[in-house]
Amino acid sequence: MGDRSFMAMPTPSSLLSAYASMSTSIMLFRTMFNQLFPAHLQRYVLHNVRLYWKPKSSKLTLIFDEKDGMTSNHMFHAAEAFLCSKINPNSERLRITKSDKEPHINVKFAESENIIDSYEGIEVTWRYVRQQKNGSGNGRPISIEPTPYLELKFDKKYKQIIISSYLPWIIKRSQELENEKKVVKLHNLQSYGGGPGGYKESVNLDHPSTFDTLAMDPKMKQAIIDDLNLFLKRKDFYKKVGKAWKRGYLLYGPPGTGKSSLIAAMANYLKFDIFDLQLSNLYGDQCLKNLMLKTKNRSIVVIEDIDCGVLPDRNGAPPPKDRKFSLSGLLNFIDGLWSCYGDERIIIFTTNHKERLDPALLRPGRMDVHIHMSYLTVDGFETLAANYLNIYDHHWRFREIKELIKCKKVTPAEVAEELMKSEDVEVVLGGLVKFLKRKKMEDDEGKDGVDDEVHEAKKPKMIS
Ligand SMILES: Nc1ncnc2c1ncn2[C@@H]1O[C@H](COP(=O)(O)OP(=O)(O)OP(=O)(O)O)[C@@H](O)[C@H]1O
Ligand SMILES: [Mg+2]
Repeated sequence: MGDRSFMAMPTPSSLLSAYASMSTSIMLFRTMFNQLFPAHLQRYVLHNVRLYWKPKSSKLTLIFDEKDGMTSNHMFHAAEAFLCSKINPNSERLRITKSDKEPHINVKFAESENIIDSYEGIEVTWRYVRQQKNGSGNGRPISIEPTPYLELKFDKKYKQIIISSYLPWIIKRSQELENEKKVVKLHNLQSYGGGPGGYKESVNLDHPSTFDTLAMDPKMKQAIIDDLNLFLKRKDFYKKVGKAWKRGYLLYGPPGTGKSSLIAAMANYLKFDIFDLQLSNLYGDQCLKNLMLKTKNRSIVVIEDIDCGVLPDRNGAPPPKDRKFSLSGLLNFIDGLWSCYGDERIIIFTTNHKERLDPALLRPGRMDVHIHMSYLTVDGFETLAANYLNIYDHHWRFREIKELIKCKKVTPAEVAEELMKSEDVEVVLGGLVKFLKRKKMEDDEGKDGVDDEVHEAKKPKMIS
């Protein structure tokens, strides 16, 4: 029975007094809490309690800060470059940037715009954020430059695939996009007055030569392109076999067969800058090293006309002028210094006389590929006709021209010059036939047999 009194319903007055004592306790607790903890600590505790009690989201957000400490965050810039190609046509706000050195204007996406992308069927949302942060200096609040960052939001369950596959793919894509925009530069590497070496301002390489415009055997052309592609993708392979990631090409052949044009085509294809190394101005191996240290990764170092008296010849005869520059210095730079300095380098030597070069320079490992640039072929002529005359199929003169090309050695440069002599296709091709016949006659009969008309064709075009 005594238990019953324990179960009795509370009376209104007992409830009131219980409530009063509870509010007193809460007030007491608040006062103590306020006294014990400073305001910022209270905010911190409340913030974390709220975070903890927040309903769990199925989304994961990755943050890409513009800077990682003092250094710039490569992932931020790669993602930003990549997102430029994904800008929504209906965007209402865009950012515009351009640096002094860039010829183009960059259009980038701005705050409050979202970009939806899809990767292997996974939908992701990108957002560009500029957060105004406040700091304090000498006890006073100061406003700090807004720090931009990118946010990438997606379903949590795809975390692995996004981090290990989507992000590396973005880095690769951004490099490709940068490459498309890149302007290839030509740097002149030469020393002045025997000093330690310096190099002149670079210029944009405006050489229009590409693999499409090069007149050469199509199989040879494809072999060169394949070789370059293989070289580019073999970074890990080179590391594995312990070789520096570099490749040497020797281009040899008569003047006017396209050696320099091929170098320009390679640079335009790879989007690598060219460093033109002038051996004739070098005074000593140290000077060579100094110049080499000024070259960059992803570049082509070119040494033209390597046979032209700048190196001692194979019999040890010195070069014409007194230079302290030696073959071993050059070889060192290819094998020694060169191999441990820089990545993704191509070195190209050209010569009109391969037979004059020291065999040490030609052994495998130094010049990995030897390319013989030779006289014009029938296929090469078709390329020139398409480039210079816009003739892509057949012309009634072609049969005769091709026969003449087969039986007489002419360089692409000679034929290219003929093809530029008039805008009238008939006149040009007629002139080319005469030129080829004259060359053939010179061979068959010697110069005495050349008639007046041929002499006329031999003269350069005069404009007065
Ligand atoms: N294979 C080719 N395809 C297309 N054009 C060519 C080719 N070879 C030469 N030409 C034309 O002739 C010009 C001279 O050629 P290029 O300077 O490339 O020859 P080269 O082999 O480097 O000569 P050199 O040995 O004298 O340096 C080029 O600007 C180009 O117009
Ligand atoms: Mg040349």
